Amino acid sequence: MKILTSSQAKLIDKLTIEKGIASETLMEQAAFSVADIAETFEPNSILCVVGKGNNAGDGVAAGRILKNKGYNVEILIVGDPTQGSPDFKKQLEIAKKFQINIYRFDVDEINYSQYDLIIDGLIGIGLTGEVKGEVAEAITHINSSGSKVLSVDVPSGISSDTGEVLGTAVKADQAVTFGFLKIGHLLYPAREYCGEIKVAPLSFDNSLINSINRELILEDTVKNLLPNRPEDSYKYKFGTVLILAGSEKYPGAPILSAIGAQRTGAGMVKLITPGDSSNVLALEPSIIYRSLKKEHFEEKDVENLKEEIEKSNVIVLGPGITEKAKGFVTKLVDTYKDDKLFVLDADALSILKEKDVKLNKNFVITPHVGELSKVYKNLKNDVFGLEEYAKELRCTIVFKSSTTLITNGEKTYFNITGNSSLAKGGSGDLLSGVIGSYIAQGLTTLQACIIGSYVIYKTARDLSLEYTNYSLTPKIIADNIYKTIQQLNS
Ligand SMILES: NC(=O)C1=CN([C@@H]2O[C@H](COP(=O)(O)OP(=O)(O)OC[C@H]3O[C@@H](n4cnc5c(N)ncnc54)[C@H](OP(=O)(O)O)[C@@H]3O)[C@@H](O)[C@H]2O)[C@@H](O)CC1
Ligand SMILES: Nc1ncnc2c1ncn2[C@@H]1O[C@H](COP(=O)(O)OP(=O)(O)O)[C@@H](O)[C@H]1O
Ligand SMILES: [K+]
Repeated sequence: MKILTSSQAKLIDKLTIEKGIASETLMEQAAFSVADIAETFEPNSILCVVGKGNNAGDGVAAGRILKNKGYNVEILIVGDPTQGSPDFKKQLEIAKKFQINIYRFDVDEINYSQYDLIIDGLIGIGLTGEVKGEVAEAITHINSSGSKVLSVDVPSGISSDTGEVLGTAVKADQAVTFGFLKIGHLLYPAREYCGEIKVAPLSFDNSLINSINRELILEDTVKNLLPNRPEDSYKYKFGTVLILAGSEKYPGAPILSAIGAQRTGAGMVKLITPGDSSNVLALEPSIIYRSLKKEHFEEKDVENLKEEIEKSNVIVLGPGITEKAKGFVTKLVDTYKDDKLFVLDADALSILKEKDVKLNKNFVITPHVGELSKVYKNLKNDVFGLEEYAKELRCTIVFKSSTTLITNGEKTYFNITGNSSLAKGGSGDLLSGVIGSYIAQGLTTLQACIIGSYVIYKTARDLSLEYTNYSLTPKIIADNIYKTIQQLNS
């Protein structure tokens, strides 16, 4: 499922209209979908609260369709309708002929609570700047009405490019958007304001769609990424993952990375750690384990580990290493950056602060929001900034959050499969091992991040039905990864 910016959505609108599909036709289609979904609320009375742009045009047209079907519908206009868009004004003239009561926010007193359903057609993708004045007041009334709310396109007040609330925003039970998702539907806080999101088809011109470089990860995106596993094969065909992780302080993190790599198909998983993570062998004896028996990795260990490093295909570096391993990370990356594939997580990300070290396409970095803020800046709602950063680093970034963004600067994937069961220490450690495993099995770094994140998040989502988001742990997720792989393999 492709994801658009507001300007891409407007361009697709424009191209469609230029090819001869009238804007009225598109608006009628949009309104029909809004009306269809409105009916699922089984309302007796409906209030369409509209502004004066085309989002309002959709809202008025949907109101008229519902009125014509026999529902009790009224319209409230916020703003001066004489200043409205041509399509909105046209819809208003039509609505009048269907004997709908039309109120004005600045003139009429409205009891918002008397309606079962409010259709929010105040502002859609045309939002510019913070919502203030009458529109802000109307939003407050909608939110305190206690009525069900269906937003047209995006909840009014939500930026469709960043998912931020600009001033104030409508809290919807459902949002119906047209043709494609917008970035704003998929990021927090907007995800909480949208409620359930429906995508209704419109007769859009699809000729641009292949050039749209943002996409939502769904099962279909991932299914054909499962690496081939020919019967006539042997372990080295599926790659060697070397996990350089842990410290005396954090012996658990490397265990989760190693198990993640082992349970997703890597041919060989080697874990080398400074501390004592020997419990890994009780959990999974097939992992090759060695302890350096010290507090943390040191720069000289790069030389000591030469043989293991050179025999590996991909190195997962960082989980639990602590900041004290900085010299080791810098030396390792500097020495092998052109010859080995890397997944850099946790404290290995401190490398990003080093001006002299340049990453390249061999690298995946997996920062969470806090880690990226520490080494670069806060990009939580800035997809464009993240894409620029990936281009600058020339690597693939897995930006871990409640919505995880994966980008190499050219293509960006949104992962909304996870849930708050993952908001626990160790989930990221597990993920880094899984990504390493898929790289070892021959996927591109971008592909490995897409399937790796999906496999962990989907397993977590499914399991949390039984375990709850409170009690599910990364280890239980690791033990059940096979269930998601089974689904992908069927
Ligand atoms: N072809 C079609 O007809 C199709 C149309 N579609 C629909 O059109 C929608 C886009 O319509 P659009 O471009 O007219 O913009 P829209 O979202 O109505 O916003 C503009 C209005 O908002 C106002 N406004 C803006 N910022 C504000 C603020 N901060 N605070 C207060 N007010 C603010 C702005 O006021 P102004 O700044 O002009 O005074 C203006 O009145 C799209 O979301 C979808 O629903 C689709 O169904 C596809 C087919
Ligand atoms: N509320 C949430 N919804 C969905 N996914 C989440 C949520 N909170 C955390 N996650 C995911 O869980 C993982 C946590 O990673 P991280 O914080 O690095 O853990 P750790 O370093 O302790 O192993 C990330 O992949 C993140 O995207
Ligand atoms: K809206």
